[in-house]
Amino acid sequence: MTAFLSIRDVRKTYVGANRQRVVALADVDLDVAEGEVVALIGPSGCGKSTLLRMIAGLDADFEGKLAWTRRPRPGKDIGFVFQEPALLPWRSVERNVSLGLEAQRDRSAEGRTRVRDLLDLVGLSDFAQSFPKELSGGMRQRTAIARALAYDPQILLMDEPFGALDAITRDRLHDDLLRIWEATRKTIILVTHSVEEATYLADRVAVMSARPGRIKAVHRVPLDRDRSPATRRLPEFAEFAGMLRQELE
Ligand SMILES: Nc1ncnc2c1ncn2[C@@H]1O[C@H](COP(=O)(O)OP(=O)(O)OP(=O)(O)O)[C@@H](O)[C@H]1O
Repeated sequence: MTAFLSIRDVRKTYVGANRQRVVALADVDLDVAEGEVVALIGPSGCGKSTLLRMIAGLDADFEGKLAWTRRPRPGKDIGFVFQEPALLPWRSVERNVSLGLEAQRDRSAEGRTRVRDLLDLVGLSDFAQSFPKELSGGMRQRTAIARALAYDPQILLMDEPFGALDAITRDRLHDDLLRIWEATRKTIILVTHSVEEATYLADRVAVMSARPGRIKAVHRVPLDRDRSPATRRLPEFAEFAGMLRQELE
């Protein structure tokens, strides 16, 4: 496996307002291959979001090393999707999606075509002119995913992107994400609390230990890459998700 991103001996210490030191991450090692979907799971507070922010280049204050085959340009080559879609309420869906392009002063015809293709990909073509308040939670999150993909990032970082959605919408968005991955083959790092979500979406699952967060184990998901709702009913699915759950106990 050629590592697209190698995380080596990463350690992060926060110093709180009262000068109390919190070691959030210790000796984190992880390799991510190009085009791979890696899920990060672990108990609350184990440093998953911290690690994602470092990879995104939003936090450079840490020890250790992040090595890329092609170093992403901050704010340009990394797409970030958060739990809350954080759309601009006064902009239409289309203009929320094109936000990243505008920030890069990309007003090209290709840019505009890409926005339209992305709206199509996430099933929102008919809602391009709608405003966020007119959308369901799932549609808002689809808009956020399209926005993160608009400037064609090298990697998509997702921090509990489906955590605030109801179970049925979440399952639907899982299938949307699989379709998006099929179409774009983006490298994706996904933080989740759900062992089922990790099993359904990922090629590999990195399990983190409680604070200070370490990578306790990395498991390859023993399922075909082609996933569909029927995958969830396979005995291997339940077995793998059960094993992850046990590892988190
Ligand atoms: N800005 C900060 N200042 C001080 N401590 C922080 C800061 N951000 C995070 N921490 C601490 O670092 C640890 C890791 O936090 P982080 O949010 O990365 O965990 P997480 O695994 O994403 O948690 P959750 O699953 O609950 O979202 C926690 O103990 C948290 O209190």
